[in-house]
Amino acid sequence: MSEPLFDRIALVGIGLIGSSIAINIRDRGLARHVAISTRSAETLARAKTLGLGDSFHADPADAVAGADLVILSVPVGASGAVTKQIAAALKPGAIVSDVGSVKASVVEQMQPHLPENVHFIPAHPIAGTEQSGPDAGFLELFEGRWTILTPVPGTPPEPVAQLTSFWQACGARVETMTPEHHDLVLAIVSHVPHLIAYNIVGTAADLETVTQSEVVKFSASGFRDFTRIAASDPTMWRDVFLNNRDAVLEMLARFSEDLASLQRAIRWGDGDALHALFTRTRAIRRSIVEAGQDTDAPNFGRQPLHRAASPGAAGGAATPTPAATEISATGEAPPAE
Ligand SMILES: NC(=O)C1=CN([C@@H]2O[C@H](COP(=O)(O)OP(=O)(O)OC[C@H]3O[C@@H](n4cnc5c(N)ncnc54)[C@H](O)[C@@H]3O)[C@@H](O)[C@H]2O)C=CC1
Ligand SMILES: O=C(O)C(=O)Cc1ccc(O)cc1
Repeated sequence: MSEPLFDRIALVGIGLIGSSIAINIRDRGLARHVAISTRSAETLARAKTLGLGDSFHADPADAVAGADLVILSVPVGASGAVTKQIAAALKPGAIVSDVGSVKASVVEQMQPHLPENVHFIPAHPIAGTEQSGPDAGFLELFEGRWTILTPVPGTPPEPVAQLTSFWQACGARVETMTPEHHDLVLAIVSHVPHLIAYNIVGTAADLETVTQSEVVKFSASGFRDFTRIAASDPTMWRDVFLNNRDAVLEMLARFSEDLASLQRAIRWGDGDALHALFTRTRAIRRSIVEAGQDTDAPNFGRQPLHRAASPGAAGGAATPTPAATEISATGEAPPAE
């Protein structure tokens, strides 16, 4: 086996994402030592039982001491408090990163606590499931998926290259952009869709004329897909919406306008308008499938620790596909309208 990329990696937070990273480090030999810390003693004990690391620490400062790479995998609303706890123990030259689904707020929360002599490179693997906790992790989670890095201005290229190699070794494709652009893109492709799922399942649950057992019994596959997403972790998603407020509100405003025009088309029997939109959206779905980014691919909704071969796994390929290029772009925020 080749030299590990890092000597010591500290993982703070060991739920779905932290445990999937731990399994990747262990199975692919990416570090000599993995130190784990998390808030609850029960989760820490479970991580130990699962063999996710080499040392386990109640105090995150003990886990990060001497680490070359520190990754926070906690709900985004906890990023600032956790960074405050670890800041004094960080090794000079260490790379400090995270996996939060929101980036600008995480930068705002973490940066003020960090010493000047570490490299702060926030990250977001666009890969997950509706499961949470240390038992939910699996090796293939990141395979063929994008990880977005949002290094703070002035970060030297070497640590960015090192973190890029780490994520590529986990099977991910890596792209860099600004935190603000990340938050806009993710608002439309992830955050608003989750909100729509939470909302539609809530609406169905509140109906008086259709019983809950009818909703369960007759749920068509479209509705069932929404219920999967609406089963996602409540704490994590509360934090996403509270910490990406502006971008989510901007996308929701556009969504509401477009929904109103669909409402109008249905009311006035404008079949051409409905057909034209549905034709455009079908083309988008087809380009996602062609790019190998479809949600029916092996990573999505897969049971933990399932190890079937993964078609299209990139194993470090960094060439953007046409559809992915469209959404990831250059890091420039689109012009305000
Ligand atoms: N679940 C998903 O599909 C994805 C999640 N993410 C991001 O990854 C991060 C972690 O999410 P998951 O692993 O899914 O969550 P999870 O709920 O499975 O795990 C969260 C972990 O953080 C710990 N934790 C919670 N509050 C804490 C605090 N105040 N201080 C210290 N530790 C604390 C928990 O004990 C647990 O170990 C979040 O920021 C989320 O936005 C990113 C990509 C996908
Ligand atoms: O389970 C799903 O459908 C997801 O969308 C997973 C997911 C959730 C949150 C992220 O920040 C990235 C990916």
